[in-house]
Amino acid sequence: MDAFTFPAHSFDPATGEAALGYALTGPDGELRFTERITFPAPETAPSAETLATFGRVLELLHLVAGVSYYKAAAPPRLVLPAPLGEAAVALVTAVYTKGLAEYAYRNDLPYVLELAPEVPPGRVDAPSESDNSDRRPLSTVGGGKDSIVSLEALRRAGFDPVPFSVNPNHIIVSVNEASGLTPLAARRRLDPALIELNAAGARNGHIPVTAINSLIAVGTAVLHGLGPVVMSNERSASDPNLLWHGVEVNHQWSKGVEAEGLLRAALAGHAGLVEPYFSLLRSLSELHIARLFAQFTRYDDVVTSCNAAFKLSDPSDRWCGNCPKCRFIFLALAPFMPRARLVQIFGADLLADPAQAPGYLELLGIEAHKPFECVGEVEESVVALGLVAEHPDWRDAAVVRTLREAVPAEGWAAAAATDVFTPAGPNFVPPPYAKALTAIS
Ligand SMILES: CC(=O)N[C@H]1[C@@H](OP(=O)(O)OP(=O)(O)OC[C@H]2O[C@@H](n3ccc(=O)[nH]c3=O)[C@H](O)[C@@H]2O)O[C@H](CO)[C@@H](O)[C@@H]1O[C@H](C)C(=O)N[C@@H](C)C(=O)N[C@@H](CCC(=O)O)C(=O)O
Ligand SMILES: Nc1ncnc2c1ncn2[C@@H]1O[C@H](COP(=O)(O)OP(=O)(O)OP(=O)(O)O)[C@@H](O)[C@H]1O
Repeated sequence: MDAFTFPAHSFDPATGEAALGYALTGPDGELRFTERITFPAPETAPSAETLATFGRVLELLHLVAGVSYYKAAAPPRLVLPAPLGEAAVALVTAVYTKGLAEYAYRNDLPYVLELAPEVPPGRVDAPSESDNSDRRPLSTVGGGKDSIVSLEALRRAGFDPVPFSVNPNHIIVSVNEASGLTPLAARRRLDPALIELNAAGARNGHIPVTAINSLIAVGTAVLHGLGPVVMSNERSASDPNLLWHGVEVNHQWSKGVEAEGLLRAALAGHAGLVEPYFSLLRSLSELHIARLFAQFTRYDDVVTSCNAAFKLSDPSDRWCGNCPKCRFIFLALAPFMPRARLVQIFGADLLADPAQAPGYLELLGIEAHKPFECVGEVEESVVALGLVAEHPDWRDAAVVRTLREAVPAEGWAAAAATDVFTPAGPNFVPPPYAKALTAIS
């Protein structure tokens, strides 16, 4: 295949269904795909103005959601369907290069890091401005601790958030039930042909899924006349896993602050949205969020952060108990809750199981690079280890004893020099929302 194109997209306001068309083309023919997204129907039919703004968001979503199909062949040409403004081109370029950097690294396709979209010449009409920043926020729910912290912070600060998820599974449904809030949901269906191609051995790998979920959330907020989309992406999501060909490879790129800035700029420039999207937890470390989460007990029976529970086929019921994310979150929560509570949440005691020690050595930066997973920084793991090593519930746990000996003096020193509980770094939290974090601190 030598080119990836975007033949067409459409939206039916009567059903809420958007159809996003893609094609991989080459000398031997063409492979066509259609992804379908069903947006939740608003109670009253949207105005023509709202539909026009929504249409602009959908144009961005069409371009961004193409990564799933592009990656099946990774052709050298990315051919956009229509002229596009600077901010939107910057977003699309970054999504297909930085967002696919882990995929490029694992498949050894360095040219993907330099992909430049071909943009047809022409002017794009300026969008009309739309400012819904004072309306109820749409707060995304992924089933894990971070979005629960945001939901509770918003609620405590009086923002009356609307929970929102794409393809909510039983975990997300249970988290929403535990919150007592009435959620909205969108359905996203990948083209089954992609799964068939995967089974036939097509190229595969990680994609920047948060960028896709974010645009579906923004489209939903626009259709429903709601305010900003509130994400729960933390500070450490911006940190790369490794450098390759001089480029940062970050598994969590589309959760990072650079992606957040690009998305906001593209939504302003292309769709005229004034305050569309921000991450409430951006300045916090994972460990800090874990400490905040520990104060809420009503989600204990349902909260699940493990990615294995969110696979489309054959998902685990809750925590798999044997992946980097499970290990990291167990360690991050351990200093802040009684051992019995944490073991009940996970259904296992990871720090009592010597088989978990090698995985923890990776998280502590002692072996290999930071895993390609949604885990905190090495310093956060070392700080958490230091805290549990002093904690009467945990200090004698087998894995804690092993790890305490394994961390070198420089590791402890580096962790001591990092204040993981002081908010830091750039963020886009609008001033009225700043009080939401102080409300739960
Ligand atoms: C749940 C998971 O981790 N999935 C990744 C896994 O996919 P797998 O084959 O094991 O199962 P499925 O998720 O059921 O996917 C089946 C195939 O479908 C394709 N696909 C899926 C979703 C999508 O949005 N686009 C797709 O093309 C893909 O070909 C799947 O094979 O391995 C895949 C290959 O490495 C990953 O692409 C799957 O990742 C999902 C897109 C996913 O939702 N992952 C999130 C849990 C995730 O990685 N989140 C990151 C945030 C990253 C970001 O920048 O947004 C995180 O939590 O750190
Ligand atoms: N299915 C989904 N629909 C909409 N938003 C989602 C979905 N899954 C995750 N998100 C959002 O994407 C962001 C990153 O997800 P992530 O999995 O890191 O967060 P989480 O589930 O809240 O917490 P944890 O880090 O503990 O898993 C969060 O803002 C989350 O709400």
